[in-house]
Amino acid sequence: MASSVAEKLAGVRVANGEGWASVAPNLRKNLGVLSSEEIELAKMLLHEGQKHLFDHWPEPGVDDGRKKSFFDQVARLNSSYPGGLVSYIQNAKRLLADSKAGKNPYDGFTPSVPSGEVLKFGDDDFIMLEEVGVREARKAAFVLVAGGLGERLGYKGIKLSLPVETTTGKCFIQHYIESILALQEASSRQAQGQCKAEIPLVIMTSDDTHSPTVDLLESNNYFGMKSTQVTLLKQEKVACLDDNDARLALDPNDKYKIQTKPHGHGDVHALLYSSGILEIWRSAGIKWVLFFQDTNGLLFKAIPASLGVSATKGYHVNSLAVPRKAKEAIGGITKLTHTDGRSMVINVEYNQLDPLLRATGHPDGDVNCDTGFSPFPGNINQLILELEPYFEELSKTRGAISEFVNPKYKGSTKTSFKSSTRLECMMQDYPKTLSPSARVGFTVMDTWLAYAPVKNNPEDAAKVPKGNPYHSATSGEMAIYRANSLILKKAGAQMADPITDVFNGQEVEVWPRITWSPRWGLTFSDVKRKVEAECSVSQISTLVINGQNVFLDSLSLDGTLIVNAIDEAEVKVTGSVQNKGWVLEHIDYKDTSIPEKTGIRGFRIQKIEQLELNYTEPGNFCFKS
Ligand SMILES: O=c1ccn([C@@H]2O[C@H](COP(=O)(O)OP(=O)(O)O[C@H]3O[C@H](CO)[C@H](O)[C@H](O)[C@H]3O)[C@@H](O)[C@H]2O)c(=O)[nH]1
Repeated sequence: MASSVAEKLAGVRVANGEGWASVAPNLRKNLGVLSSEEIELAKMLLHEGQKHLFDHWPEPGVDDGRKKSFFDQVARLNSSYPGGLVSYIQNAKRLLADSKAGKNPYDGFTPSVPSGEVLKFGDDDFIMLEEVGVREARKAAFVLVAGGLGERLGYKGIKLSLPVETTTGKCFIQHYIESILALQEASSRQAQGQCKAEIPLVIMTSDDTHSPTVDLLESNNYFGMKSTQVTLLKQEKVACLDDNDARLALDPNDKYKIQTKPHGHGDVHALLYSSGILEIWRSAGIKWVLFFQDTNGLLFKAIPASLGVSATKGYHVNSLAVPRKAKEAIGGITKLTHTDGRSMVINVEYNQLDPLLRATGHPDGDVNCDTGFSPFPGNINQLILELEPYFEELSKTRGAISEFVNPKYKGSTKTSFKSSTRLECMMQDYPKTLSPSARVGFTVMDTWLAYAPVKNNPEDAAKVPKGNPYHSATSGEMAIYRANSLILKKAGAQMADPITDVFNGQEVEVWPRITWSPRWGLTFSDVKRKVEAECSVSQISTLVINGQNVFLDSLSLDGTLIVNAIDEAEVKVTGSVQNKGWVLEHIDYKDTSIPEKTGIRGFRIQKIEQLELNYTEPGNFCFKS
């Protein structure tokens, strides 16, 4: 009888050690198709309650190639998560059970205001810290997390390719690279006699962003950086989960594939660790690792002083922050002390901070103090970590970061999900595992100087309540002009007041369109040194300074002036420059004849008239109009 033959064969397989697969008969039939490595992975999956993954598997001989590629994916998922899929599934079970039980991750913790530094742009302390920061920069490495697609912005390309501002049209990655190179050069100048530093840059990409990032860099010669200075690390997505038992979800379009979704920017720590790059940096004498995000065109104005804070305060972790209005939708940096004595300084997301305060003896929750701001500064997710303690910590954790899960339940019984979920992690949660002796602090700077991300599409930005930041391409660009104008003003120039205008439904301040290359004005001292007596700039003006040794002396500008000079040319610009200049023309993002990069700003620049000065030979020059 056929069945008894099958039973006998099964008996032989059990005797040969295949009994482990008896719970998944369709897998068991296919064992002969699989390699020993694939069989080990299959055993692990069954052991972790994943037999459903094989329920639909047909007889051997059918779809064998796809069965193998299923295991290729399992192997990738297994190797890219600290502790492998076993840890992933077990962590998921635990976090899903906590979520179902409504457990508060901050149970037992009392919040208080941590200690940190509050800087005032341009004062003596700020200038001293910038100098220290520039000196330290030669021992720094930068890490840009750029694996996110930016769904909220809705832009189809990678965000790194967007212009920071459209006066020069330089994109974010170009601006970042030029800023790092300017720091590298300034730092090497300070350390005369020692060998010239090369500041490494790591960019974390994902499947969504990797190829366009490589293309952008390669087609622009890495924007002047040596290609060997740049390392791309691609984060993998993680498996989706179908239910509270952490059963892995199959891709609805391909039953031989596990559905995956992004794990979040917290992956950067595990990737840095597993790539071995931290060890290379240690032996190269690197001391600081600076993490930053894809679209903050102001960030590098805050870097020198914040690095100076890390160095002078000996911070192992320094989070950059801006003053935050109570209940504003950015996380607050908070000290949490547990009843068992543990304590940590950490970002608490805004939707959790208010209830946590209310539950711990602050009946009004998150409210402004007499400064007009919440006492808990707003996290802008720029971290400066000291490499040695960071490496020691990661040697223990392998870069695993405290995770969370956010399932959308179907009903109040919380037994099933509306769609599959996954574990997520955030880069700023790194300090959660540190011991209380770790020196964790923060540096607060004015928002106008340090923070202007581009995250929201025009439609959503226009709905932001008045007074709250738009975080759009429009506000991101206007913030650059505002910051540069305010810096020139502080350096002594007379800057015209801004006008207000509305672009794509957002009311913004329009300042003179001032831009400079990072080589010109890396620190406030640089700007002060290069802007001499009695300069003035009218509101309609545009100024582009592209060259290290350009000096403005009693310049009166009412129109557009562009100065391009090689480093060996020392150029003094003086007198009165007047022309029709460049004007902002209103456009609508809904107009499909306009490129998306431009449309999302709500304006484009009409170049009517300008004075352009080009210095391509070494020497001393004076331009007087
Ligand atoms: O899987 C991911 C997800 C995001 N990113 C990158 O991480 C950065 C931040 O992503 P978002 O802009 O989507 O970040 P959020 O607005 O969600 O929030 C983060 O940035 C805010 C400030 O900008 C707050 O500090 C907040 O606490 C922090 O989580 C971006 O450079 C993005 O490219 C990745 O590399 N991989």
